[in-house]
Amino acid sequence: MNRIGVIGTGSMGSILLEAWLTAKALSPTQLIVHNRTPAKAVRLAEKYPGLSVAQSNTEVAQTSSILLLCVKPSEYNVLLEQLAPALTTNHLMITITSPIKLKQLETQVPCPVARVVPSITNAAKSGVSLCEFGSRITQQHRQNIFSLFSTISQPIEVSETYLRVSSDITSCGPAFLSYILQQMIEDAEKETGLSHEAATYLVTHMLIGMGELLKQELFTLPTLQQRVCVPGGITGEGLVALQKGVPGLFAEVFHRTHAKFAEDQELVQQQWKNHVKQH
Ligand SMILES: NC(=O)C1=CN([C@@H]2O[C@H](COP(=O)(O)OP(=O)(O)OC[C@H]3O[C@@H](n4cnc5c(N)ncnc54)[C@H](O)[C@@H]3O)[C@@H](O)[C@H]2O)C=CC1
Ligand SMILES: O=C(O)[C@@H]1CCC=N1
Repeated sequence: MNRIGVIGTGSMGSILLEAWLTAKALSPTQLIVHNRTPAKAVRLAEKYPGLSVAQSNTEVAQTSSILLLCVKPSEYNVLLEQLAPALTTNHLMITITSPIKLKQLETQVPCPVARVVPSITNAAKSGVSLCEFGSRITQQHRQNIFSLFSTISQPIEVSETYLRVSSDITSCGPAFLSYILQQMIEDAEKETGLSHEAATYLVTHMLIGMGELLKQELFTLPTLQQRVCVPGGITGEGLVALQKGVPGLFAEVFHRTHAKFAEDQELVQQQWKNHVKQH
């Protein structure tokens, strides 16, 4: 019963699973998966011989001690019902989504629950994962979770209050920044005729180099700006344009993500209430 069961092998479930396998942190035989559309899980098993595909979520719960739930918030209702017959107090349940409150989850299941919000950067065994622990989590569970996620990320504990904004930065951030950089590429093309390929190549390597500077702690974000901005020089002129448009932009981004988060939480609450009424 030492296996890890990954439920939902969509985008994030498969990223996490493949990150552990390619890091050799886990062997395929330590994992069992189930996905609503079986073909996605079968494809993974074909790629990683030894990986088991369960016929149902009940089977996952019967054959693994850690359950990693990688489905969307609106899919929890059905999933928890499928898991119920096989759940025991000995399981450890980890949700990777932010809108499911741990307190709420604890009312639905007998086992300890935790949250680990991953990031697409974990595919490169990089970036952070955000951990939040429920009231039944012991020191041993914490250690197990940290040691599992530290093989593909830097796990950090975050309180419920700051989980959403932290996830906006670490999990949504790669999408936000790639959108901004794509605008840089498109405007370079439009304004100067530089080819899309050339602009993409330059932007990509600028970003990797910048990541290295930060990783090696040669610069911080503010000192990077200072050193690139030669007094009276060209970069400063470019920054003037950014200073007009960018301040406050992320405030709007965060307002929108927080509003959607509240909407998702409300939807889950309604679904769970209706579910109780029907039974
Ligand atoms: N994509 C990302 O970068 C990140 C996603 N997340 C969270 O991960 C969660 C999943 O996101 P994605 O993987 O992008 O979604 P997705 O839609 O690609 O994957 C969800 C998978 O769960 C399966 N599924 C649904 N109900 C099921 C059930 N009852 N039993 C078995 N499988 C079931 C679906 O068939 C699908 O393959 C979301 O809540 C999201 O907030 C968290 C951090 C980053
Ligand atoms: O877009 C989403 O809903 C999720 C949350 C964090 C990353 N992706």
